Amino acid sequence: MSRPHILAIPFPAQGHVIPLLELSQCLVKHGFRVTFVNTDHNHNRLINALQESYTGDEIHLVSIPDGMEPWEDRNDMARLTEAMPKVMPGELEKLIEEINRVEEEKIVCVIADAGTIGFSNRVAEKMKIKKVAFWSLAAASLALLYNVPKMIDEGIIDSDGTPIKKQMIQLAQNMPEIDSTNFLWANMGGGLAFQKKIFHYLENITEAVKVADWLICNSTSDFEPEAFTLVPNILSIGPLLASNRQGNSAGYFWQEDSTCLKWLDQQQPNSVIYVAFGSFTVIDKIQFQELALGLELTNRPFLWVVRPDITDDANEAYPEGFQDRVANRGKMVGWAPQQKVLSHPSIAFFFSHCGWNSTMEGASNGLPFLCWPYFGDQFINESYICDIWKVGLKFNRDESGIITREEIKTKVDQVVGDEDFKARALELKETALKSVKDGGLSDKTFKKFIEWIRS
Ligand SMILES: O=c1ccn([C@@H]2O[C@H](COP(=O)(O)OP(=O)(O)O[C@H]3O[C@H](CO)[C@@H](O)[C@H](O)[C@H]3O)[C@@H](O)[C@H]2O)c(=O)[nH]1
Repeated sequence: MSRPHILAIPFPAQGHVIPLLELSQCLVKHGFRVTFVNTDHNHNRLINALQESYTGDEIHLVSIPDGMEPWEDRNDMARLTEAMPKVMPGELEKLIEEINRVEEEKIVCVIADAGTIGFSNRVAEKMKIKKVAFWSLAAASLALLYNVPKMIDEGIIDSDGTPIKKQMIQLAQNMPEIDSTNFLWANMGGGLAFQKKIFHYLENITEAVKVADWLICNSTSDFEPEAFTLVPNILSIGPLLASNRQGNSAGYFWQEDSTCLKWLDQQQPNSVIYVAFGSFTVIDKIQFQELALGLELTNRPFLWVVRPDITDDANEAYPEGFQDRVANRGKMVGWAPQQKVLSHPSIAFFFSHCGWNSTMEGASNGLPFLCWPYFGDQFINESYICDIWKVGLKFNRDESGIITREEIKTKVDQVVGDEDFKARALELKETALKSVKDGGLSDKTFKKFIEWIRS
């Protein structure tokens, strides 16, 4: 029998590829066919890192160019977001035409991450197929973007998104209070010109998600109900986790080191600090060393993801003798199977940068947090964790902007020593499970969504 064929196109970054691939796996499980379009650069990384455990072979992984030269830095968001719309729409159109020419199962719908929705919408409209926007951050982040025109009117930001002054903004009661200098486009570093580019890119995204046929969000309104009321037509579909379909998470750019799972098996229940800062965070050498010494000072077991690019020359950056001193209770890996790690009984809490995927993964596993946000939406997510859900703690920085080893030890002891964090985290886990189980909010949306694609 012919299956409805969907084309899924993520924004080319790790934290966007993983959840959209997860959604794709769910669609395949429900009888759809999915062609998943990475950029050439990410496609190669993903294929190189693929493990035998990958169960998503039903998904056809293909790739198109991103418009950048091979040697250019894909972490340069301003450059990437400038290059993509020049080349990717034409390539996408060609790809769909080619699939429709040779395949019996024609493309009926494009699901595009919000970061690619602008040009994906145009291609889908031209080809008269359904168009869906996939929002991979908290709904609150989109609510903030919807509020931009009002903030310009009220003189909170100028028309390039630059905050006029530092002030706290709260969009609704029970939502995070956000420091204007931490708006998602305003805290990325890179200078004013960079910030303006990102701001206008985000403005375009906000307009584009409004014209998609559906706007689905990898969150649940059970987590952030007020935010969902501020964004018209947005629907919960998350948390999209591999455990919901008893599968493995896929789409990694780095090869996972699964030896950490065996190592976790040897640790006491509820004892290990899991330290991971997602795919993008970069830490300077001084802060990296302070973090290492902080973990040492806690005297507790820890599993720390030290991505090869987290700091300049990560292997050389450890404080002298550190690796020997912590060898009996600390494990460092380049990339962990995070979703499996977080569900392991020996994990006590999650020391996280608060990327939205990590936030939902920790919350869905009933874990308290220590929050070390780096940029973008991570400050909003930190505020959900610490101020709204009250399942974690923030760090204070010293006068030079460093989080000291003593501060790390103090906060680790606090989060472990206060059972209320764990109790509230377990409630949050129930909330997450309620959303995705049969008849829950996100489950219902998903079922309606697949009916609509089939219609
Ligand atoms: O060792 C690791 C580290 C991470 N992960 C996975 O990688 C993803 C990381 O995503 P996220 O926690 O959201 O962090 P980033 O990679 O930083 O994600 C980017 O994309 C997110 C979603 O749009 C944003 O919320 C973040 O701010 C942005 O930096 C998660 O699924 C993790 O499970 C692993 O599997 N192993």
